Amino acid sequence: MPTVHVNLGDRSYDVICEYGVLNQAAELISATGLKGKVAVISDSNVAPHYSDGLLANLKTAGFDPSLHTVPAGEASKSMTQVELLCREMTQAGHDRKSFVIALGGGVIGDLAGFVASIFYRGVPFVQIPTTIVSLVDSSVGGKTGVNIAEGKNLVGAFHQPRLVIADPATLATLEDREYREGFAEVIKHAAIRDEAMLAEIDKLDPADKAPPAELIARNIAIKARVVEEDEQETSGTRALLNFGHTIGHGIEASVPYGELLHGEAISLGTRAALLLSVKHSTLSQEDADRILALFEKFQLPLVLPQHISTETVMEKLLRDKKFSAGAIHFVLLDAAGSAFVSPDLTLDELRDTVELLRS
Ligand SMILES: NC(=O)c1ccc[n+]([C@@H]2O[C@H](COP(=O)([O-])OP(=O)(O)OC[C@H]3O[C@@H](n4cnc5c(N)ncnc54)[C@H](O)[C@@H]3O)[C@@H](O)[C@H]2O)c1
Ligand SMILES: O=C(O)C(=O)C[C@@H](O)[C@H](O)[C@H](O)COP(=O)(O)O
Ligand SMILES: [Zn+2]
Repeated sequence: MPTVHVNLGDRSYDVICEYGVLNQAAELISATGLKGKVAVISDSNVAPHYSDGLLANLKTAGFDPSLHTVPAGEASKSMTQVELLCREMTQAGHDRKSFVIALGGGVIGDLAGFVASIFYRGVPFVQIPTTIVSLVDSSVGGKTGVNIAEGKNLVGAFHQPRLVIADPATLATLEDREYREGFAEVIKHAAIRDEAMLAEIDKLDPADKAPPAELIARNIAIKARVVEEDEQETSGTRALLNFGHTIGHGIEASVPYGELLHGEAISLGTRAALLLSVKHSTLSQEDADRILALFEKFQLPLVLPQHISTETVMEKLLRDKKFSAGAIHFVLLDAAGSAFVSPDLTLDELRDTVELLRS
């Protein structure tokens, strides 16, 4: 089966990426050694499509599953939902021998992964991603967590999944906007590590929700290799996956969670990072334009909505985890396919760049 292996010593796991693989979920999970009681965490959009089939499959294979559904959307990535889920799971009889399955997009993966990291001081979990963002990005790498009013992902834990079952067939039921937003992360991976992949992304049809599994798997592998180099973002390599995210997260947290989808905010943040890369590094205007054209192809926003104030974005982005001891670490491109962390930008330069996003 087409597999991306994530090599992290005793926390290693496989990402199995193939059309239809969801139907073999129970068999694949059994093969990891997981058994018994399992809490399947999903959301109100995803569960109606996929939970019946998954639960039946799990029961047939001898698992004892319970389903826990939260309202769809970014607002559910909250401490309130963490507590509600932990209470529901306890009431359903789960304990430290249980495990968790995250069935959904990045919101569910981050939320359920965080619940798994703390429930009974930590239980294993399996990711079953159902959006582009979660297939290529959030299901891999073990960053789990929730948002608080002060900023994105500010409460969380590193907790690697035991297995990722990545079935691109699930994309068929996504709404158009939710399908397209995910390409912000697909483009990001190519922009930081694989220049040649930009041309392949350009060949995709944004209206056809059946991208080649092989391209998805190669995009996943970009993330896997970065995570292998720097699992907990300590050496700086993993920070490269944050390309477009410093200003992007600032923008996402400046409006009620969910008003802008993650990929939409990252599209705006990437335009800012490209402007800064041309000005402060060696990225050519031609390459910046080539990357921006991909965001346009997927109809992702590149102009900051007027009701979002620059000062609010600045206030939120100051909470970015890449800022330490007052120093700004900002991811730039020096060429298409090559990123680095710059320690040289000032807050005024970031503020001016947010302003440039207004037209
Ligand atoms: N942990 C990480 O490394 C990482 C990486 C990237 C993004 N993220 C996080 O992921 C989140 C965004 O994830 P997302 O873009 O997948 O959003 P999401 O999980 O909210 O999904 C988007 C929408 O699509 C619906 N949906 C999901 N799958 C569906 C399907 N197959 N059919 C029909 N509807 C479906 C959801 O209910 C939701 O309404 C953000 O919170 C972001 O911070 C985390
Ligand atoms: O996995 C990573 O590392 C990333 O940076 C991937 C990002 O796409 C993702 O949005 C992540 O959640 C951001 O992490 P954060 O630590 O900046 O909150
Ligand atoms: Zn992201």
